[in-house]
This record gives sequence, C-alpha cells and structure tokens, in this order.
Amino acid sequence: MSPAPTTDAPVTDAPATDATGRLSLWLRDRSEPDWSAAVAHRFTGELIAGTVADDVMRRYLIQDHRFVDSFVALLGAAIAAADRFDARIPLTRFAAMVTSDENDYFLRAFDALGVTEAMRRDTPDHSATTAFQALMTEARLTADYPCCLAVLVVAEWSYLTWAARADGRLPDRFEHAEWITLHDNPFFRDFVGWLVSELDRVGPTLDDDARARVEDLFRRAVAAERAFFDAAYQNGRD
Ligand SMILES: Cc1ncc(CO)c(N)n1
Repeated sequence: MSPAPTTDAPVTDAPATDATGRLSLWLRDRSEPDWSAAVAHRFTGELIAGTVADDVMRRYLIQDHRFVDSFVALLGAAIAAADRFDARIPLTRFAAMVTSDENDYFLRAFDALGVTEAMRRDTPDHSATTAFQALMTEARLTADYPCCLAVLVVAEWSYLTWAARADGRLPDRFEHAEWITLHDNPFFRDFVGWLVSELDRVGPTLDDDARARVEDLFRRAVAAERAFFDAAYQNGRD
C-alpha cells in the first residue's frame, strides 16, 4: 500500500478553489457547511467524552448496523469496478475488517447495551437510514469506480476526521471507546489515506459530466452523514 497522504488535515485548510488539483479537497470544501457539522457533531463530541446516553447509542448502533450492510455491498461494487488489481487489494482487506472486527464490535455492543434480536428486528428504519441506503444503492448501481469512491471516501474520511479528534483520550466504556479506535488506528488511517488518494488519482480522468456526478454523490453523502447523526437524537421514525 502506498504511504498515506495527509487525510486528517484540519477542516480549516485553505480552500481548494478548483477541481483540477486534489479532487478530494475540492469536494470537501464544496460540501460545507455539512462536512464541518458532521465531523463536529454533538454525537461525536459525546462519544469522545463518554457521555452518550444509552438510548442514543442504542438507536445509533441499530441503524448503523443496517448502514454497514449497504456499505459492504457498495465496497463490493467498488472492488468490481476498480480499474486495477492494486486497488482491489486494499478495498478487499477493508471489507474483511468491517465484516470481522467491526461486526464483532456491533454484536458485543448490542449485548452490553441490552439490545435484543427482537429490538433489532422490530425497530423501523429511520428515514435517515433509508435515505443513506438509497444513496449507497444508487452509487453501487452506477458500477462506476469514481462514483463508488465518492461515497466511500465521505463515509471513511469523515469518520477518521472526528475520531482523530479524540487525540488519544478514550472514554471508559468499550461501547464508546472502540467505536473511536475502530475509526482511528494505523490500519484505518492507512486505508483512508489510500482511499482519498484514489479519488485524487481518478479525478483528472473525469470529464465535466462525470465530475458533476461525483460531486453530486459526494455532497449528498456528506449531508446524509450529518442527518444520520441527527437521527440518533430523534426518538421516532423521523
Ligand atoms: C453512517 C456511517 N457513516 C460512516 C461510517 C463509517 O464506516 C459508519 N459506520 N456509519
């Protein structure tokens, strides 16, 4: 894997004013104010402080486990659509991590928080979950590598950004602490660095229409991240 470029640059970085340099930075700027609202969301602050209310954590994890299902399918589409084997390898390794370590975390956290199989089954999808899943399905069905990357980059880069803000301070309970370390550890950092560099690699190959499609998916994904965190504080369907 190539060395990770700077992926945890502060959100106050000088704005990228055009799409001809690093596409990732340009897209991130274009997704404001949602990007900053997502990575500095109340949920992430409470997670780092270890003060997330249990019912908020339960709601978030039940919905997020469903997010992960669609996310893995999107990863599969990216693996299939990638233009070279060198790209399929890190994507596949990442899919393996999500379906092993990360899935184990969910199951242990459900147990610790008293989330039963019945609760998981009977809790309806929040509209934020449905919307995010629809967006991931849309990206997956394009079977277009840059479009798949756009949504994957948002999901992983935004999570690394908020998790890095813990800066080594971890809350006591594993339900909180491990959700942070799953999104800020050397493997994850390396993967996100590579993923962002992939978007930057394919960026210059896009014509205006293709770049517009990537931008549209990226911006809607950032808005979906923000809405997903908001949903954890809403005690109802939407
Ligand atoms: C909603 C959401 N976005 C991103 C991630 C990181 O994979 C996640 N687990 N959930």
